[in-house]
Order: sequence, then C-alpha cells, then structure tokens
Amino acid sequence: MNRKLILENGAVFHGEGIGSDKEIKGEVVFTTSMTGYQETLSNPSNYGQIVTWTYPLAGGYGINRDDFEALNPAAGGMVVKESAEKPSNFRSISTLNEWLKLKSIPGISGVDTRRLTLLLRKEGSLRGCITAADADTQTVVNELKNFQPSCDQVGQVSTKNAYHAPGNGHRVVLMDFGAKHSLSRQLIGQDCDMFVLPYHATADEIFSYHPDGVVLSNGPGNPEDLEQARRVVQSLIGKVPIFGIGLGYQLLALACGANVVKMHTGHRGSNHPVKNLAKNKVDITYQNHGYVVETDSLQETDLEVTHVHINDGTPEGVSHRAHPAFGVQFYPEGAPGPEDTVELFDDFIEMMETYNNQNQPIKGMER
Ligand SMILES: NC(=O)CC[C@H](N)C(=O)O
Repeated sequence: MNRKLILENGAVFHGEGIGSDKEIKGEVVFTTSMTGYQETLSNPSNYGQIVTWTYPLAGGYGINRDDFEALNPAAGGMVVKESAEKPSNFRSISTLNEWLKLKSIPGISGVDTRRLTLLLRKEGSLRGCITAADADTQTVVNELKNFQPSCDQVGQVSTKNAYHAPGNGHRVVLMDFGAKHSLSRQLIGQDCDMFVLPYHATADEIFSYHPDGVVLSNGPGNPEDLEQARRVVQSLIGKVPIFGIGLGYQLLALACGANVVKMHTGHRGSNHPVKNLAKNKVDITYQNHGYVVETDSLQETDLEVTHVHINDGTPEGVSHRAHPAFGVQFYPEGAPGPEDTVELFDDFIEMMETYNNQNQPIKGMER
C-alpha cells in the first residue's frame, strides 16, 4: 500500500499506485460503465476529474491505438479495484498501467470502489486527492477544502485554431468545447464537410464558413463559465440548424433562458435509460455529466422536452418550438456504449436539408 485517496470529508482509501506517482487533486466522480476506460480517460469532458469505476476490473483488454477520444487524455486520475497487468486483446498495444505512466496520469488500485461510490452517492460530488501513503491526511483535507477546479477547462481542451476536415456532404461547423473524437468520426462518417472552430469563435466567424448546420460539442466543466459562447449560440438560433450535445446542449438551454444546475452525483456510465417522448421508446445511452438543465426553468422558454431520464426524470433532450435547434444531454454517437441513439445524426442531417431547401438563396444573390 504505497498510495492513498483522500476525500475532502476526511475519508481515506488505501491502495497501490498505478500510472504516474505525482499527486493530483480533482472532483471525484464514478462511472458505472463496465468497459470503455480508454475512452473515458481520454474524453475531454472528464478534464481534471478523478474517475472511479464501479466495475471491479480495468485494463483487461489493454490500450489500443483506435479508441482515444482526444490526442491528450484529459482525466486527472483513476481509481480502480483491480488493474489488469496482462491484457488480452488482439488490438492491445500497451497495458493500462504503462499508458497511464506515459501520459502522466496518476491512479490507485486495490480500492473498494463500490464503497467509494456509495459514499459519493450519499454525500454528493466530493473533491479528492491521490497522493503518497505517508502524506499528512489533515493537511490534504485542508487543501482540498480550498481547492477549486479551473473555470477555464474548455479553454484547455478546445482546439487552438480552426481547421477543416473535408467531406462531400453537408457543411457543418463543429464548435469545439472539448469534442470527443468519436463525434468527429460520426460526422465525417456521414460525409459532412466539417470546419472545427475554437470555443471562442464569434457568430461572424461561424457564418463566414456558410455552414448548413452547427454542432455544439460536449465539453468539461460548468456551462455557466461560457458566457461568450452562450451569447453566440443565442445569436445562431433561427439562422442556422443547431445540434447540441452534452455541454453544447446545456449551452443551447442556457441560450434559450433555462437554468443549469450542478447535480448531486451526476450521470456517468453506458447504461442510462432515456425515454424518447415522441417515439414512446426507451433507449440505453452513454452519459457523462455533472450538470443538468432544470425542468421547471424550461417552462419559460421556447424549448420543449423531447427526452427524459427514466431513473430520475431529469430532462435529457430538448427541441426548439419555432426554430431548427435541438440537443441531447447524452452522447448520441455512443462511444463507448450503446448506439441506440445514433439516428439523431440522421435527424440533424434531415433538419439541415429541410432548412436549407426552404431557405434557398435567390438567384444571383449571396446567402
Ligand atoms: N457530457 C458533457 O459534455 C458534460 C457536460 C458538463 N461538463 C457536465 O458535466 O454536465
């Protein structure tokens, strides 16, 4: 036992170090996904978070070259019951432990992660620190009480410069708030001609690419920290079809006047049931969020709820009553996780087609 996880409430979990041996502080969150540790650790929405898995084994199929969600993994740390040292998979190129070391991500194994999860469920989200076994617990607890996650998380993970991922289909501007690679993969797979813009792009910059539609990506942190982006989204509504995902959905809700609040523990995992109200059908979705759009606050807006979480009744999707704009809280591209909701991308493409057919430029005039 050479490492420990200390929580701000004074709870201590002892274990063995995996990955980097640096000390890390961050919000401790749990995921109920049984697979997908590679995607979760590299998902920019997890920026700075210490993630724990209720599933007892991580690393069983190693790390492969294909499943990264970002060039640089964003997660702060990893807490597991057991980390497999001998992965078994034809795609594996390294063990989880080696890769965590390579990417300077600290972790701890040998922790009763279900006990940890029960504690997080009871107390709500807690700040924690992975550190050496001989660190002074009280000093760390005091430090944790003053620890505040950065308000510029999106700035850390968004692309620094605009770039083009050419395709032959609809022209889509992807607003990158920390977009997962699988979101780009999905849009490219549907032959979209994609322009990826940094999170601080203005409405004029967006329109300078003459997009058929705009996708607002997932991303880390509190959407209220993105006041400029909220105003930009507000100015896009009604002028171009919009599809918001995760943080992008929350920004769409904020732009329409709804409230977003922090959840008690959040939704993280590949097994979240969501009801599609129009189709009266339940989809299993992959989710990863700690903030939620307040149901009551939607009543004052032009948004209607399209999807609801079966477990707790929170809204999971909204659609604008008057303009082509919709969004979902979960990840429709389903990576890692079920692909039940992937047809939402077809809905977006259809929305772009309908809107652009109705708004054909008059001959000889620029749009
Ligand atoms: N799924 C996401 O994009 C995460 C959104 C936001 N950072 C949250 O935690 O609620």
